[in-house]
Amino acid sequence: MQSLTPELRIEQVDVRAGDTLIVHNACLSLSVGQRVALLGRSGCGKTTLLHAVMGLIPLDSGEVEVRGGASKSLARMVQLIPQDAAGSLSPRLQVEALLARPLAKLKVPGDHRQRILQAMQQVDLSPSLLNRKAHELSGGQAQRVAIARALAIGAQFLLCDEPLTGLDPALKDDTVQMLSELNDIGILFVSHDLLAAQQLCQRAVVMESGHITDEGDWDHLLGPSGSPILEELLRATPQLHS
Ligand SMILES: Nc1ncnc2c1ncn2[C@@H]1O[C@H](COP(=O)(O)OP(=O)(O)OP(=O)(O)O)[C@@H](O)[C@H]1O
Repeated sequence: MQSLTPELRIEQVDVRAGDTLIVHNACLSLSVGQRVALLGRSGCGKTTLLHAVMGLIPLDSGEVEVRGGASKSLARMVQLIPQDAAGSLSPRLQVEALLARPLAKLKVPGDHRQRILQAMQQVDLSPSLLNRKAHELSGGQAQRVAIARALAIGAQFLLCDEPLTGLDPALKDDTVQMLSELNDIGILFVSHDLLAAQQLCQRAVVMESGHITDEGDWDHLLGPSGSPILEELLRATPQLHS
């Protein structure tokens, strides 16, 4: 039997806030092993789309599905790394409890301790941090714990919402490197940092006022027929990270 590469499919998605259409007819697909940047000006609807994919906001129309995934549960297969990753961790809980609780809640099979240790290794965090409380972590460490939590659950797709915000140039590079080493994961990477997006992602999708207006590889997007929005982002991106 032919094995399918798992694919996250966002099909003709509309999202409303009250009477306002925030995202209109968004179509996007992401396979395990692919890394795709979602780019656009502030307020164009990137976070809203991610939240809708996660089911945090209802879809007005359209569909989100994973085809060929290891689990039937979208909640396990697709995980959001929010803009404020540190704020998403209960400050008084130890890292081990933060990672263990969702495994129990979602009834993830297998040895949970083993899953947690493996996830910590994948994000380059020492197991000694497992005894640390969340409020005792640096911003960069907290973000890696949030990613480790998603990996321990068995996520096959990570929706990373501006994961480089607030990191110094060296940590930005480390984070891009760490994300690029996560094999067998599909990453949708929202960032205003075009250089990091180019380093990490094979292709990008451009959003404008709630619409996806362009997509393709970097040669296309930064070429003469590419989106002018990328030129703006390029001008705003520091040329050197370190
Ligand atoms: N619950 C809501 N009610 C009304 N308007 C909303 C709501 N949520 C988001 N919006 C509006 O929808 C638009 C898209 O917001 P969103 O946060 O998705 O943009 P973004 O592209 O992620 O921006 P940024 O890059 O600054 O994070 C904005 O104009 C925002 O004010």
